[in-house]
Amino acid sequence: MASISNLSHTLPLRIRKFGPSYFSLSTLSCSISQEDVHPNNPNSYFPKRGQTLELVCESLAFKGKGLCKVTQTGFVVLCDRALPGEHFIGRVTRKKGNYAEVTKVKTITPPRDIVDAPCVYAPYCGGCKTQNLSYDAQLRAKEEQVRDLLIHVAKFSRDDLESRGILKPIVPCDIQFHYRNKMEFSFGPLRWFPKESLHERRVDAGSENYALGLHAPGFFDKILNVDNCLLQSHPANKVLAAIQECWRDPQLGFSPYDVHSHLGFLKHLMLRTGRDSATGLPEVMVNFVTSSYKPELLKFLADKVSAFPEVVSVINNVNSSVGNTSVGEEEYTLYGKSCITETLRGLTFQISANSFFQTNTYQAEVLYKLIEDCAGVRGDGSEIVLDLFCGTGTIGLTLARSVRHVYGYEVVPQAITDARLNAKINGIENATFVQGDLNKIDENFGKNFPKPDIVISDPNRPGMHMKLIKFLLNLRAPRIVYVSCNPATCARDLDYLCHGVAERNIEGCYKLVSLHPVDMFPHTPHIECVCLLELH
Ligand SMILES: C[S@@+](CC[C@H](N)C(=O)[O-])C[C@H]1O[C@@H](n2cnc3c(N)ncnc32)[C@H](O)[C@@H]1O
Repeated sequence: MASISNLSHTLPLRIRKFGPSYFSLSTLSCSISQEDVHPNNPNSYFPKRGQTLELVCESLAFKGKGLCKVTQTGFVVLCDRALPGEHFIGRVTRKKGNYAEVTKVKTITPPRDIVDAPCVYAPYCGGCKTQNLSYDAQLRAKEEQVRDLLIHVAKFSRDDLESRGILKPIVPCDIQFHYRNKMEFSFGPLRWFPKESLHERRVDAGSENYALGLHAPGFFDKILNVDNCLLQSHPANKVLAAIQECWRDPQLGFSPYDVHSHLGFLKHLMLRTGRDSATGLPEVMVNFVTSSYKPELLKFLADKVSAFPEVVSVINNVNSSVGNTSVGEEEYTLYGKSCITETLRGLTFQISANSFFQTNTYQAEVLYKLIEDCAGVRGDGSEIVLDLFCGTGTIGLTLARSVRHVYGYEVVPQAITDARLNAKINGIENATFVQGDLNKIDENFGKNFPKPDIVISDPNRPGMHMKLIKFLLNLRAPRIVYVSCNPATCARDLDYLCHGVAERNIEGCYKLVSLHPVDMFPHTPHIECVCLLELH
C-alpha cells in the first residue's frame, strides 16, 4: 500500500472547492498583459500554455508542489520541485480549473533553507522531493499546509486554532533516513535517464540497459535504476545491492517485465524489514513478483539473498495479469518463513508479503501513543471502541488491553484474517474484526455492536464517505479520534463533523479539541494528522 512508487497520490479533493482564497499567500511577482485576462471577466486571469512567468515560491502544497501566486490576480500556480523562497522562471504546462501548473525553467534566486541532499537520486526520484530542504523548513511547510486547510476547508478561524490551542505543533520524526520498513522496486527493460545524463545511455548496452529501481515521477513505464535507497533499512540495501550486482548477467536468463509488450519475467522486488520479537534483530522478507511461476529460474536469486543472515523469508508472488501490481494470484515461499514479525506498542504483529503495516515503525510508535492519549481510555475495562478502517487491527489491538471490547471494520479480507491472527498471537480475546465496505454501509450498520464510547477512524486518502459521516453524526459517540494521511480530506470531514453539511440539511455535533500533525515520512509531502473530536 505504501510503496515508494505510489507515494505521489492524486488529489482527492476538488481543488475548485478551495479556490484561490485557499492559498493564503502574499502576492508574488509576475507581469500580466491585457491578453491574459479573460474577455468576459476582467477580473479573471488565465496564463496561456507555454507562457513563461517569473514567480516566487511561498510554500508547499499537496504533493509537495511549490505554491506561487500571480501578482494582482492572486491566480495560483503550482510548480513541482520549487521550494519556499525560490525565485524562478516557470513555463505553464497545464491549466486546471482555477490554477495552473508550471515547470521550472530557471532558478533566479535559490530557495531559503536549502541543504545538500545526501541521496544521489534525490533530484529525479519521485520519493524524496524535499530532501534538499532543511528538515526544520520541511516541518514548517507541513504545519502551514495543515493550518491553511483547517482555515479554508474545515472553516475554523485562525483565532480558534491558535487561542484555543487546537492546532498542535507538528510531531517531528527523529529518524529522517532509513525509516521505511517496506520498499517496492520495479524491473524494466530500459533504464530511464534524466535529461542531463542522457549521454550515459548506450543503445548497444543490451541487458546493461535493464532497470531495477523506482518510477520516474509521473511515468508508469520509466524506471530510474537505484542501487541504494536512503529511506529503506541497511539490511534491505544490502539485499538490493546483491541483486543489482548479478541479475543482468545474460547467462542467468532473467528478463524484466515490459509494461508495453507484457513480456518478461521479473516484475517487482519488494523488501520488507521487521524485527524478531524475541531478539529484536532485523528480519528481512524478499518478495519477487514475477509474471509466471518458474522456481528453478528464481533459485539463483533466492539462494543469493538467503545467504544474508537477516533474510528470513523469500517469497514469490506470481502475477500473470497485465496489471502491474505486486499482489499475486498465487504466493509461494521459496525460503524460510511466509511472514516476518514486528513489534509495536509491546505487541507482536505478523507481516505477510501483502499485508498492510505502518511503513515507518519507529514513528508508528509515536503515532499510536498519540492516538492512545487522544482516545483517553479510562483504563477500567468498561469502554467499547469502534475501530473503523482497522487494517490488520494494530490500533484497536493496542487499545484492547484496557477496554471492554474492540470492534474493527475493514474492506480487505486478508487484512481481517491478519487482524484476527494478530489478536490470537497476542492473546487478545476482546476484539472482533469484521470485513465490510464502509463506503456501502446501510441502516443495519451499527446493529452488530454496542454503542461505542470511542470511535477510531483511520481512512485511506479519500477520507470518509458521506454515508459514514451521517452514521457517525447519528451515532453520537462521545469521542472520535480521526487519524488521517491526507490533510485535505481530513479538513473536509472535520468540517462535516463539526459544522454539518448545509446542502444536505445535516447538522454537525462535534467540537474539534485538538489536531496533531505528525511527520511520518521526512523528505516526502506526506502528512499524518491525529484529531480529537468530542461531542458537543
Ligand atoms: C490508512 S489504512 C489504516 C490501517 C490501520 N488503521 C493501521 O493503522 O494499520 C486504511 C485502511 O482502510 C481500508 N479501507 C479502505 N477503504 C475502505 C472501505 N471502503 N471500507 C473499509 N475499509 C477500507 C484499507 O484497506 C486500509 O487497511
